[in-house]
Amino acid sequence: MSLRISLFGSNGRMGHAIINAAQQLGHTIAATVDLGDDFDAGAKAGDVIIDFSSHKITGDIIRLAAANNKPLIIGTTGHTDTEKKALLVEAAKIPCVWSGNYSIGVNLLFALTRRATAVLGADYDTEVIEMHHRFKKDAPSGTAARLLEIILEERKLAADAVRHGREGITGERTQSEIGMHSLRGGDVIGDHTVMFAGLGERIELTHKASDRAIFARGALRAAEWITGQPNGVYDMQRVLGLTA
Ligand SMILES: NC(=O)C1=CN([C@@H]2O[C@H](COP(=O)(O)OP(=O)(O)OC[C@H]3O[C@@H](n4cnc5c(N)ncnc54)[C@H](OP(=O)(O)O)[C@@H]3O)[C@@H](O)[C@H]2O)C=CC1
Ligand SMILES: O=C(O)C1=N[C@H](C(=O)O)C[C@H](O)C1
Repeated sequence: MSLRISLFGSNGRMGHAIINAAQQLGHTIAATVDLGDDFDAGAKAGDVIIDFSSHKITGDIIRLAAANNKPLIIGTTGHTDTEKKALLVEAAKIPCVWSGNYSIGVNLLFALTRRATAVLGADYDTEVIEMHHRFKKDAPSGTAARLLEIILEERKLAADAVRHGREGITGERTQSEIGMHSLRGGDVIGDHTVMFAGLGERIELTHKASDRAIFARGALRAAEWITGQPNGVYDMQRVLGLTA
């Protein structure tokens, strides 16, 4: 299948990766849209919209996709929980794939994290650690945010169980907290670890990205998959057939 793509965020690191991957896979970039460009004309140009730009314009892009009857692939991260909740309501009115990470490896990590959390439970202290390049604007990463959601769901904990870093006289660790640690530096493309520390053993699930092409190829696979799907917001695990 050959797609005509409207690409929001084309000048960025991911924008370049999508342009390269699209060329290799025989897709066409019908429009590139960045700061100062005509969003409406850009959204109209392609069969599908792919967004790797800024959390500030996700709402505008969803509205344009709806107005122009285009399916939408959202890769942008950095929304607050409240923002995302409202955006999901709007995105559900069109065919949309939304994932904080389009790599196959990380989507397997999501599944493994769910299983490990269910098996190990509260006896294993669970901490999420991520590292990204110095240019990344949001923390924790969208991938880490999804890992936390999965852990909270499995452990039946509320969002306030997440403990972002530690400092001072923190007291002993409680069983009901989930640690979250974001490292930034250099050109690291994206590392994520979920650590389960018990008494006498420790299990670490780690994914390390070494090429942004993994995200780009995944987003293009999602763009091929979404064509013809009913309205609704789907995740990458659904695209990959890991969930029904
Ligand atoms: N889901 C996934 O698998 C992945 C998600 N990401 C996410 O994708 C997003 C982009 O990452 P990355 O490419 O590294 O970022 P960059 O900063 O390199 O690129 C951002 C792009 O978005 C454009 N942009 C920024 N603000 C606006 C705006 N207000 N209106 C229009 N265009 C805008 C920039 O245009 P200009 O150059 O003109 O400023 C630039 O082209 C981030 O949220 C990141 O977390 C990244 C990797 C994988
Ligand atoms: O900004 C990035 O670079 C990345 N962002 C995504 C995230 O926030 O999880 C995915 C990937 O880790 C790279």
